[in-house]
Amino acid sequence: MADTTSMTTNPNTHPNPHPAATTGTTGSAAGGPIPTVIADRVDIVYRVNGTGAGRGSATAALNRMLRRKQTEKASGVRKVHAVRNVSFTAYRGEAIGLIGTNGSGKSTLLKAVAGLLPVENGRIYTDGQPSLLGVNAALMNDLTGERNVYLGGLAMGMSREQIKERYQDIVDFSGINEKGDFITLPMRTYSSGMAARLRFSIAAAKDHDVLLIDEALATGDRSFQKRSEARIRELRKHAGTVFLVSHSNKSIRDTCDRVLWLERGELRMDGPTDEVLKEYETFTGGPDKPKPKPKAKPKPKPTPDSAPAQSQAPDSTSGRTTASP
Ligand SMILES: Nc1ncnc2c1ncn2[C@@H]1O[C@H](COP(=O)(O)OP(=O)(O)OP(=O)(O)O)[C@@H](O)[C@H]1O
Repeated sequence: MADTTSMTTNPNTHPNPHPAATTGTTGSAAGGPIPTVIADRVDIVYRVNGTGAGRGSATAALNRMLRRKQTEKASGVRKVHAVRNVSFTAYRGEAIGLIGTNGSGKSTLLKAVAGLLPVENGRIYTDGQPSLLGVNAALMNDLTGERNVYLGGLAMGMSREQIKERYQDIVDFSGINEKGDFITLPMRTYSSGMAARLRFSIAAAKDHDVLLIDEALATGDRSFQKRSEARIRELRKHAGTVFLVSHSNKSIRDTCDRVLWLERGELRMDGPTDEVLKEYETFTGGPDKPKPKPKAKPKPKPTPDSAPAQSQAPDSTSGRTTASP
C-alpha cells in the first residue's frame, strides 16, 4: 500500500507526471511553476467491518479474527472504492476548488492529501506541510474558545508567543465576541456556524504551504464568508496552495481559479473555474441560486358563498410546534 510522500526539494526527482492536467495561474519561481501537490493515479479504498452476519457483536469480531485467512467478503469486510485513479498537479499560488455531488470522494481525497488516509494505489507527493481544516477539525468542545485558540495554534506548530501575538486578531476575525464574551465559554455552547468560524480563524492565522479547507465557508454568514475569501486570496499571495471543498458554486467562483470535479470517485474535469462549473451546473441541473422565497398566495376574495368554507380551513398556526418554556 502506498502512502503520502513528501517531495524532495528537487522537483526533477519527481517530475510532474501529468503536466497537461494543470491550468490556471500558478505561482512561479525563476524556473517556472512550483508543484506543491502531485497526485499520481490515486486509489483510495475504505474497508468497512461488520457487514456480515452477527455484525457488531463481540462473537462476530472474534470470528473475524479467527477466520483471518478467509476472503474479506466472507469475513464481513466490505470495500468502498471512494477515489479512483485520480491524477493532478497543484502549484504554488493556486486556489483549487474541489466539487462533486454527495459521496463523490472530495473529503476523502482531501484527507489523503493531508496524509490522514493511506492510498491503496498510486502516490501523493506533497511539498511542505499540508494542513486540513475541516468543519470537524479536532478542537475540544469542553474547552473554552480561548483555550482552543491555543490548542489549535500549537497543533499547527505555532509557538505560544506567536499565538499570544495573534490571539486578538484570531478572535476579531472569527467575530465570536461580536455578540458577547463567547470566547471565554466552552465551545460546546457555540452554534455550528460560530464553531466553524473559530476553526477557520485559527487555521487562517498561519501561512500554510498547503491549506485544505473542507466546507468551512459554508457554515459562516455572508460577511464572514467574505472575510474568509479575502483571507484565502492573501494565503495564496504568500505562495501557498489552497484547496477548497464546497457545495457553494459561488464560494468556488469567488475564491478559486481552478476546479477539480470528482464524480463517483473519478476525476471528471480539471480546468479553469468557469469552464468546469459550467459543465457541472449543466450536470446538476443549474447554478446554485438562492431559493426564491415562496410567493404569498393571493387570498381569495371572500364572497358570501365561500365564507362558510373558509372558516372550515385549517388556520395558519396549525401544525406549528411551540417550544415549551
Ligand atoms: N469512513 C468511511 N468508511 C467507509 N466509507 C466511507 C467513509 N467515509 C466516506 N466513505 C464513502 O466514500 C465515498 C466518498 O465519500 P466522501 O465523504 O469523500 O464524499 P464527498 O464528496 O466529500 O461527499 P459530501 O459532498 O457528501 O461531503 C462515499 O461513498 C462514502 O460513503
